[in-house]
Amino acid sequence: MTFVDEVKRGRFLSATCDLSLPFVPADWVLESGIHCQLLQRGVLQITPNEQISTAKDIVLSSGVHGNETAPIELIQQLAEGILLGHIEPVHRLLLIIAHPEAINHKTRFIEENMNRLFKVRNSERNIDCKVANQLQEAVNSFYGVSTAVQPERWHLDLHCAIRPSEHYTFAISPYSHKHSRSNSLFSFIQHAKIEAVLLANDPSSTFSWFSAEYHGAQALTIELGKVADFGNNNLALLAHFSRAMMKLVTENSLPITWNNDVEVYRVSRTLLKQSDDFNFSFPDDLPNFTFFDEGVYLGSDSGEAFIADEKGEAVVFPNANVALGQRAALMVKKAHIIFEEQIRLCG
Ligand SMILES: O=C(O)CCC(=O)N[C@@H](CCC(=O)O)C(=O)O
Ligand SMILES: [Zn+2]
Repeated sequence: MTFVDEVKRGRFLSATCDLSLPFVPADWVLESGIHCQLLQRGVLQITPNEQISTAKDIVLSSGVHGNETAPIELIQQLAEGILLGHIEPVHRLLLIIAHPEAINHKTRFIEENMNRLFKVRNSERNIDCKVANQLQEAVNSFYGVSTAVQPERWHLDLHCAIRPSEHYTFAISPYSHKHSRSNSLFSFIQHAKIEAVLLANDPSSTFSWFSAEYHGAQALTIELGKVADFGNNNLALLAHFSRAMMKLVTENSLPITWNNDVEVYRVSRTLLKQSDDFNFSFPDDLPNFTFFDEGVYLGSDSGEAFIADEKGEAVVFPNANVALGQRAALMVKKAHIIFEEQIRLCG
């Protein structure tokens, strides 16, 4: 069995992760006229045979962190449905299972957190850097294609959180100099019943930030529940998201709505790990979005104490074990948005 034969049978995930199968680029056309292109190991481009006037170019990525398996299962399900002719997308798609080596090792990354490797092209010092570079190239050429109608660019990068969370699903909207917070993107968050959205206040080096900043994509990192091994995910808890993703790819457009069901947060500050003394005052399994009243001691680094600031703040992604210089936590506050030309933060 060759790589492409496996994929044609719908087995995108198993082909991607079977490193004994040599990867050879391939392309073929389904009965419906949909064009499938295997561009890299784990990178499958889908092109409908006609371009609609509301066309989008949509990147749907999973497996940037190898142990976050629920999103990988969702991308496999979607790819299988398309490859076997059960699902007919009306938009161009780039489906990604990003890091097969990390998936096979059941780890977040091999040597370096790949989701911090999208600011620039990396020196190829390890496998994480090599894969990040290949993904950058894949996304650059996917968005780079010029067509009669210039499609709206989207990127949903799917993850799972390491620890429990007050919000089972939540999205992070990267901070970008481009207009990457459209009403339609935020309407999607609501359609998918994602419980919360967090507006970043600084450029980062994540995959979703890359697409927003360099390609003006409507981009989100989306946290879908908690990390678990393959077979131990309860995908029923992600049914709303999965249905909304299906509609996103198969329908011309989704209605624009915002009724404040989604909790909005803004990042008030980022705690960076400056030294090996970095520590938190709370246990590792503290749920994301735990709120601290003003004045509560949160931890310290090199003698500098972290204290919850005015009116209190909540903590997201606390992790004292990150590399020096990296984000050890986001501190967030509740906020409100209104829909204008794109969404606007108003408090
Ligand atoms: O649960 C955690 O601590 C991390 C989960 C995760 O991988 N989150 C992403 C968020 C990326 C972003 O800020 O857009 C990450 O840390 O890479
Ligand atoms: Zn992740």
